[in-house]
Amino acid sequence: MKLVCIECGKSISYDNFSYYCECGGLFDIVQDFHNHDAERLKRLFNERLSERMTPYASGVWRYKELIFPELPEEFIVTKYEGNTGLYTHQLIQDYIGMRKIYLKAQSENPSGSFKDNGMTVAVSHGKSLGYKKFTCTSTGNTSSSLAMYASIGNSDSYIFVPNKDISMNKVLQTIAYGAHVFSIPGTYDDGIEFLEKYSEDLGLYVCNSINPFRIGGQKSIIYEIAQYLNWNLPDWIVVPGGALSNATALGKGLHDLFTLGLIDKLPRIAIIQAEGASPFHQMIDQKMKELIPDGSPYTRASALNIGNPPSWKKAKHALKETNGITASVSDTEILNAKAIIDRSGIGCEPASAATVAGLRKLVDQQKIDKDETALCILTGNILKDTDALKEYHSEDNMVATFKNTLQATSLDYKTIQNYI
Ligand SMILES: Cc1ncc(COP(=O)(O)O)c(C=O)c1O
Ligand SMILES: N[C@@H](CCOP(=O)(O)O)C(=O)O
Repeated sequence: MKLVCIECGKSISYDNFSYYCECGGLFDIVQDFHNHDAERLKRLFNERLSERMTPYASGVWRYKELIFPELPEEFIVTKYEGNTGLYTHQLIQDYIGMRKIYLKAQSENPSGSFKDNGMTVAVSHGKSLGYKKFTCTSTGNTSSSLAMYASIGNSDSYIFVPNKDISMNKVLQTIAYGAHVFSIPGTYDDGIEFLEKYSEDLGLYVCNSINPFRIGGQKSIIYEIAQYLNWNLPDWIVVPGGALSNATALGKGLHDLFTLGLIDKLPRIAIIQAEGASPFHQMIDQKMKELIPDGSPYTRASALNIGNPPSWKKAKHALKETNGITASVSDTEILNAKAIIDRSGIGCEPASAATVAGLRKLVDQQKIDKDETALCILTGNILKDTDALKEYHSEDNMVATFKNTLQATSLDYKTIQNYI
């Protein structure tokens, strides 16, 4: 395994760690898989499904050979992340207008979001380098995840969160896990800029998506989906786009699976952004060469409130390699899709619902055929933003069919029977 700059191609060793090359390009992990045999890997990954209380019980470390083979086991900080549910639901299929849709509930991860798949690897790598202080800037999920792993690994976390437009549930979760939290006047983008400048001098190991080990861990999401589906992936993988770590990771994971012969066809990736924070979609849609950062992003799906996604070049590469597409959706479309996902019993936070909203739009626009198959990555848990639930389910907003909060005037058999 080595780190290679995506701009100038310079390579460095993974233990001589850096996020950016001197030329300003981000580093990417490059691995040599030529000694692997697909059938042997499948057997190994299947055997590990019965592991309990070893690192290989984790839905990330099950694939250690493809993620971080060099890491000595003693450094692994895990909470048996991954192993999340894969669902289908008629309500969602009808809403989108496709016959077969899968939902991968990364919301079931230990800290409630997909970040855990990447964070276990980043924190383990940091520990192997001797770091005891970890940091990130965050709209709340990266921070909850980092705070949890730092505490499990007996380390400290220092976290920078915007002082507005984020979910208090996530900040409280971060604080409760024991992080040192700085509430900052600015957005995620300002926080990243600060950490790019000062983290090294402050002796902090950065766990945001500029860290290629975070991305490396998130590749496991697509490995796990492929394994659960017996190495036959759907036609489309649909993912919400903010900082673009997940789109990048899924693209890399798909590349690995295809190169290794574990799958014989590459699915296409669809990246869905919220209209109010969609610089990547705008770049692709308007066929621009470079991304133009949005200085004041805003969407109610606060996890997507990112105007200058650090990984946009990596995500562009993933999109090209998978012949992918992008779309943007309004907050109303996101919240209505979320209501359907919640009603199906699966549930998610607003950002995740951009996938279902976007897929519906792409099917309406006939950019995706209704007879194709698709999988939406549900990135965060329904309880991550309880204000969003309160706002949506207030009397005025309630979708008629969901009026299920009944005001029983009296608690007796006859009154209740009337409702049932
Ligand atoms: C719940 C949730 N969904 C989606 C995203 C966007 O993912 P990415 O930043 O990898 O594009 C985030 C934050 O990044 C998130 O917290
Ligand atoms: N929504 C994210 C934004 C941070 O992105 P990252 O991938 O750079 O950590 C969050 O949860 O903070």
